[in-house]
Amino acid sequence: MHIGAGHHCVRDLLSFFLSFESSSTSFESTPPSSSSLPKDGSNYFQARYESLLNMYHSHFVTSENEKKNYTGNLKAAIDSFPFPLLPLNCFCFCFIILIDCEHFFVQIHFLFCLSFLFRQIDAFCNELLGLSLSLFSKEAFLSIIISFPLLVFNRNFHCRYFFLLKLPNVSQIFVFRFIEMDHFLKLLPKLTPQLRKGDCGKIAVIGGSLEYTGAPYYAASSISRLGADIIHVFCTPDAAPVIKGYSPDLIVHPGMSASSILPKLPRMDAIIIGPGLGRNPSLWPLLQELFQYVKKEEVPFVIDGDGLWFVSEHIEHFPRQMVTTVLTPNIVEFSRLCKSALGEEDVLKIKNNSQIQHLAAELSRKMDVTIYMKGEVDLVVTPNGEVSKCSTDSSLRRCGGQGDVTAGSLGLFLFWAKKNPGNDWTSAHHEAGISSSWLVRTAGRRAFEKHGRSMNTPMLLDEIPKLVRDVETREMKDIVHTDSSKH
Ligand SMILES: NC(=O)C1=CN([C@@H]2O[C@H](COP(=O)(O)OP(=O)(O)OC[C@H]3O[C@@H](n4cnc5c(N)ncnc54)[C@H](O)[C@@H]3O)[C@@H](O)[C@H]2O)[C@@H](O)CC1
Ligand SMILES: Nc1ncnc2c1ncn2[C@@H]1O[C@H](COP(=O)(O)OP(=O)(O)OP(=O)(O)O)[C@@H](O)[C@H]1O
Repeated sequence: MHIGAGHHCVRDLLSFFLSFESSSTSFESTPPSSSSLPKDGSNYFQARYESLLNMYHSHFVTSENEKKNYTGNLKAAIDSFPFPLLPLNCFCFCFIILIDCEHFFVQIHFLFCLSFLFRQIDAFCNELLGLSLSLFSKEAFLSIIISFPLLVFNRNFHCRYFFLLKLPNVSQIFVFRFIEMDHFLKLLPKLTPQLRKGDCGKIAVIGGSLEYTGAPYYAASSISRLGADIIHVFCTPDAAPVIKGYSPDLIVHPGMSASSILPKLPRMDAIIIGPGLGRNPSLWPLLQELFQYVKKEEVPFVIDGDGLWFVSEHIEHFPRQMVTTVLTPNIVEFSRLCKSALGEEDVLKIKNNSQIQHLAAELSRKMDVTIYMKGEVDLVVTPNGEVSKCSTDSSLRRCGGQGDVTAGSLGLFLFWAKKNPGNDWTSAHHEAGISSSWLVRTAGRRAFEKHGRSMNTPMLLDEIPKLVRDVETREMKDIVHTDSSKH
């Protein structure tokens, strides 16, 4: 089959790529220049197709059987693919444009993110097959003009990336993007008959006081709904019966002394301190002992809410090399930390996101700890300067308690992420952070869509089971909008 510059319909193209499936030609990692591009395009397209399929296999398909199924299903789906009769809003194109300046050669890489089609193939619209098509600039820009409004304005699109890149190897970009969309699913542990009680997580939430009983409950409840086995809440004696009354699921320990809490911690897989903790100065010795324990034992550790207030107040005593620890400030808590650690005044007046990101990176470096900064865009910043951003659509309500869900879920995700072989603490922090952000934002958005301004945190929590189920059964339509970069 001859592939001309943009004159073939998508169906023909897909068939064309598939017809090379059994061939053994190896992938050339750099795109050809205009002069080396074969006249009929066959070798180039064949190599591109194979590389993309291989990438797909190595990142999403683990067994040979799955591989066969995937390819078989793909073929069947393509045979019945009704393009161009399919209504345009059933799919979206994602373009990656690669400009090879030397030869003024423009390639357009189409990603067919066909939620409609791909739900049939693998029932998970995050799983994309990238197809490449080389065009010359005239057709390229024509395609952009047609597709850009669809990408930007149609809310049904599940993928809205639009890149203009000058990069030598587009395949790396594909891999990078696909992996990031899949964090949440990757972290969920497989449920097998061999599991014992506790294998999916024994998590401690330290917080809860007379004034604040909701916060530790929200954190603990999110952990429970995500699938941890045992959740312990350590709180003041007057808060204990109230928290217990919210849910028989939680094991509630009254008493906030180090001597009563620390002996119970060796059984815990992750610890979250701060939601609803209160600011009683008598709690500081507990925090100090806890920091030492966490540092020595390398337990996943999240500091949120009033825990961050204590850190700001005693910044000179916050230990270094807390490699397992993530601080989860909102903007007010962040400004307090910046003031005490960096001497920065007036952080609350900063409206520019990149300035906030810059400060978060500085804070992370100075305190030698990971910062998960909550806001319009969530940032995960590690001391080595790596930044992950998550801007998945979220609720428009800023009701109290959403950050407690972030803290709780993050603690559990840290435990799961670190259990994944090959993850060091830095990558575990990024993976867990993105997953937690995605969870809170997506559950919040769903709750907001149902309840509007009456939405509150219990409603967000109620969305979690369905969300987890949707991801697991691969019926999920929401895509994570994330980005990672070196700062
Ligand atoms: N139902 C509950 O029990 C809840 C208890 N919470 C707990 O309450 C304690 C104190 O937290 P606060 O946040 O009130 O204390 P802060 O001292 O951090 O906040 C003080 C003020 O800053 C404002 N503020 C807070 N977050 C903001 C944001 N993201 N953007 C702009 N302004 C913001 C608030 O309106 C508040 O008036 C914490 O332990 C926290 O965990 C909260 O988590 C909310 C829910
Ligand atoms: N302006 C915003 N736009 C979109 N999402 C936001 C915005 N601010 C916060 N969020 C989302 O809400 C989550 C909770 O952030 P928030 O700032 O409310 O935390 P918090 O103040 O610590 O909460 P809490 O009330 O539990 O103490 C964040 O992880 C983020 O994803």
